[in-house]
Amino acid sequence: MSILHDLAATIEARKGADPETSWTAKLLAKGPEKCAEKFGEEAVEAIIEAVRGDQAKLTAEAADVLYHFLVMLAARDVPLDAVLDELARRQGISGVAEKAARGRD
Ligand SMILES: N=c1c2ncn([C@@H]3O[C@H](COP(=O)(O)OP(=O)(O)OP(=O)(O)O)[C@@H](O)[C@H]3O)c2ncn1[C@@H]1O[C@H](COP(=O)(O)O)[C@@H](O)[C@H]1O
Repeated sequence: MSILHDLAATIEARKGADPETSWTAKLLAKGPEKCAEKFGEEAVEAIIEAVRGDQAKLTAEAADVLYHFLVMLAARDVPLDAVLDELARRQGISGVAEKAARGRD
């Protein structure tokens, strides 16, 4: 299992855990909208570091993004493997060709 799978399993196990002792449980207890909002905040923080060009800070923010991404998925019961399957389905399909097939520029 990858670290992402391990983390997704930990997050899943936190559903119903004590919000006093688990940040994940605390976040999940606030509902999927809050989880999505938190993901957005972390994404913006990563964007800021990407624009600044600080690699160490971008690395840390990217880890926050991935964690909060997995929490957001868990809050809506979307398995990580469903996302990975979608990526696998797209493998070998050029993004340029895919966009052209949708008729957009
Ligand atoms: N990867 C993470 C992880 N990344 C970030 N965070 C937490 O996410 C929180 C959000 O960061 P912020 O800077 O926004 O924190 P904040 O300023 O206190 O948040 P606000 O209340 O101000 O919105 C922090 O409290 C971080 O500790 C994480 N919390 C947990 N994990 C993983 O999840 C596992 C389970 O954690 P618990 O659910 O806490 O047991 C851990 O073992 C880790 O592997």
